[in-house]
Amino acid sequence: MARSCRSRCLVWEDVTVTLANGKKEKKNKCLVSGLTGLAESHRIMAVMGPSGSGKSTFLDALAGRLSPQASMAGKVLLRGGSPPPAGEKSYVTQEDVFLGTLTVKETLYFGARLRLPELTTAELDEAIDETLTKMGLEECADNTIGNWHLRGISGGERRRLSIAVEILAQPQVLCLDEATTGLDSAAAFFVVQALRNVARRDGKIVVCSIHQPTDDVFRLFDDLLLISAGEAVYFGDSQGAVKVKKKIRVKFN
Ligand SMILES: Nc1ncnc2c1ncn2[C@@H]1O[C@H](COP(=O)(O)OP(=O)(O)OP(=O)(O)O)[C@@H](O)[C@H]1O
Repeated sequence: MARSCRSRCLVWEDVTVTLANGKKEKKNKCLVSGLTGLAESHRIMAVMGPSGSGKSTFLDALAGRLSPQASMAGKVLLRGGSPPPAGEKSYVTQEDVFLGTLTVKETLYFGARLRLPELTTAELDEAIDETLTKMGLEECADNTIGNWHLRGISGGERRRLSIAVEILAQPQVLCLDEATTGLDSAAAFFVVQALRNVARRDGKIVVCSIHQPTDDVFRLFDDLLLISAGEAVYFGDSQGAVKVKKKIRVKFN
């Protein structure tokens, strides 16, 4: 790998994740194998690959949230800059889990009260207003989130709220699994644009798995890690992947 770390970055070295064999199988199953790379602050990285290729497993390994059956070899390190604050890594899952009867602002308020108990009410209000603006949620701040029988905010707004809850705690690294799944192209663009702003303006490291991005959405990413059957088949500048002349062979599981 020819890249070096110019600013703070998240480095993964030879990361391999295996699943302990069940009673029927003889061998351990390898979910991702020998992944090495880095994600820099101020940049946003896309993790792409076919379904079952190991994207979620890789993000779980980065965020330190692998299931107990999985074991990891290799290292994940945060390098450069001053010592990171507590809770340096945050993870946004595929599913948005909210209390449907709360408003957007109330959700952020309760999240902040739990994660940032040291803040005064004035500081909390300021942090919440700032986060609402960053994620473009000001317009729906007082709207109810909604659930199966109560119409609420849109799918794109729900996704941005999931991200807002995480960035409130000011993590250095933000990992997102399928940040835009289920959204139309305009909503997906808005979500990734908001993430790119978080990376650019706040100097965060953003790593995000994504399925079938449109051209416009793909262009928002600085870097790309393409995984096939648990192995990296491309790692580098996202636009460099578009220029690769030689055909990249992707193995389907
Ligand atoms: N705890 C587990 N037990 C059994 N198999 C698992 C477990 N976790 C992951 N796998 C398997 O590992 C492989 C990679 O899964 P992973 O969820 O990382 O893929 P993915 O690329 O994120 O897929 P998708 O895009 O469909 O979400 C899959 O074959 C999956 O079934």
